[in-house]
Amino acid sequence: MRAPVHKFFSYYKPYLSLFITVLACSFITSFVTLVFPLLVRYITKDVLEGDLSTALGEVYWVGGLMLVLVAIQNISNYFVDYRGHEIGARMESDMRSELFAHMQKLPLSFYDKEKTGRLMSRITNDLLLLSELYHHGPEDYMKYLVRFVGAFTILFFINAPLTIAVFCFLPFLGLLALYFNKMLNKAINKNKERIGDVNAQVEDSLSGIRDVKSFANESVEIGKFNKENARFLESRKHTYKAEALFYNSFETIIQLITITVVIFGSASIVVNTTLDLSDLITFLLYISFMIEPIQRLNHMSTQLQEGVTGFQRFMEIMNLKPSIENSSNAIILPEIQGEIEFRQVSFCYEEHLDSVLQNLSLRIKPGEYVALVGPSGAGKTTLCSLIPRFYDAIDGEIFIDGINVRNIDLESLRKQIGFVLQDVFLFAGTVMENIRYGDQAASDEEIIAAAKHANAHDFIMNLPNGYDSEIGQRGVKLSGGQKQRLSIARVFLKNPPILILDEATSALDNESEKIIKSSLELLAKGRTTIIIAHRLSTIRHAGRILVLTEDGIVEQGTHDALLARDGVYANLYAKQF
Ligand SMILES: Nc1ncnc2c1ncn2[C@@H]1O[C@H](COP(=O)(O)OP(=O)(O)OP(=O)(O)O)[C@@H](O)[C@H]1O
Repeated sequence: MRAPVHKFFSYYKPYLSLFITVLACSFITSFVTLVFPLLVRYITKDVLEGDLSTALGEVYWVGGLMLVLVAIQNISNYFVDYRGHEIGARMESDMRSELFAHMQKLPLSFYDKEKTGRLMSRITNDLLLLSELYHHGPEDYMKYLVRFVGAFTILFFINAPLTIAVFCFLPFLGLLALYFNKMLNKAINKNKERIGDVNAQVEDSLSGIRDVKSFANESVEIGKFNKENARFLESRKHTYKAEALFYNSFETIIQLITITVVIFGSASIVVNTTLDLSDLITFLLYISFMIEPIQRLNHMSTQLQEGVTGFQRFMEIMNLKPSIENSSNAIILPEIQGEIEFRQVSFCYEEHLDSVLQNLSLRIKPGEYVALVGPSGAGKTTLCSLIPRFYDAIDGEIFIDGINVRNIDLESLRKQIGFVLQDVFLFAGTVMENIRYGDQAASDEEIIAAAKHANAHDFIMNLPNGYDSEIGQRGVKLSGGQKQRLSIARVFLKNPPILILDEATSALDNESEKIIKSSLELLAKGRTTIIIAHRLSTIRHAGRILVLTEDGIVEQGTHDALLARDGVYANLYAKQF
């Protein structure tokens, strides 16, 4: 428990002096507020009931003092409102950056399980609520503590029995708060989960909007969204019900307190004159100072609950250790030859799932062009994902140039490997920015050279703004072939010694395929290349073809040798032609 508490408060550290100033201002504001009813009492009791010949002068004097106090109070309050919020916003921004950076380090297996929309909810909504707690929390506690203690002390001196009678109501309020606390906490947590689900649904639906439209499934998506939206509404209704019950029970007790003061106060004026009228007025004025903190307890406890659950959700992610990390003595790879070796490698995505690869051994020589074929789901993509450590093997070892990939610095390892996939992902931005993704340090000239190698330069020059053309979200403004050529240009720029081509041309028409094939051939030159292919016609020329089935690599050899063998490959080939 200590560690999270320490972590919670650690975000104040960079802003400590500003934070203390804000707290001091909050103290001044509350203190000044407490003084006002005393000044009113002084005028009504001591000045107006005393020597009236000097009264006017004293009233002016007290009036002047009030003006000065008003100025002090509002300047302090301005500082609290402005700089207090700023502290909260800065802390929120620090935490958001930390969370995003941490998420970048989490392995793909984490993203396989999590919904993007839910994660977005954690980065935005949860932290927003947390920032409210960070700045309003201490400010409010300071403000209400000063008012409560101050009001109690002053009232005690005015009339002790009446003050104690009022005080007797407070345990009931405390018990009520405890009772509702758990209920509210649960309801708030549920709200967060449900808004996360709504976000996830929106993310899913909007990112697949083309498919939604092509299947004319708008009404299906609306139905799915409405279902999540209704679930969110239900959980909010539940929260409001709990809050309304909480608030109104409080309100009833508070009204009972006021009635007690009016009745017992008036009675003591009539019966034993221990109280006079100005005392009763002062009492009623201060009662609100004592009641207000209790009234706000509801709001403050909600704020606390929301902030704490926001922090717990933040820590849930922050506590996830990136399972794929650099080892303590990770090696930065020098220039490599590109040899790849799998030794007795086994892998499954999750413990309860079947193994995808079992005891697989394989050696690919530097510069070799190897094709990986086999039935769908055999594990071709999985095998390639293990080389850059997108996932770690459960058993066995993988080597690059004789060095175990687990001992290689991750960034240095991934720099050695270029991927060209069928499903190209481009970022919103310009053509230039997207190609530069391959090498952030590349000059414009190098980017243009890479585009030329990828047969992309001509179509880029025909775009309205050439290399500065915006390509839209995920590159929607480009054709499939154009996107593919940009992704190849990116890899040319990266210039890795190992290349993995996963179904890179299977979604293209003949014309685009021809262009892209020629640039891929150029790209593969001098690099160790693994090409995953379904269409066997595209890999006939491969130096070696590996046939992967659920039993592992069952055949390997050249196209002609495998046909002559009349086994799995020959069978697959016969089916396609
Ligand atoms: N992220 C994942 N989480 C869980 N299981 C997965 C994941 N990715 C793939 N699988 C499963 O692992 C097995 C191998 O998948 P993989 O994508 O490697 O096969 P493949 O041979 O490349 O198939 P295809 O030729 O259809 O692309 C499949 O049964 C698949 O369902």
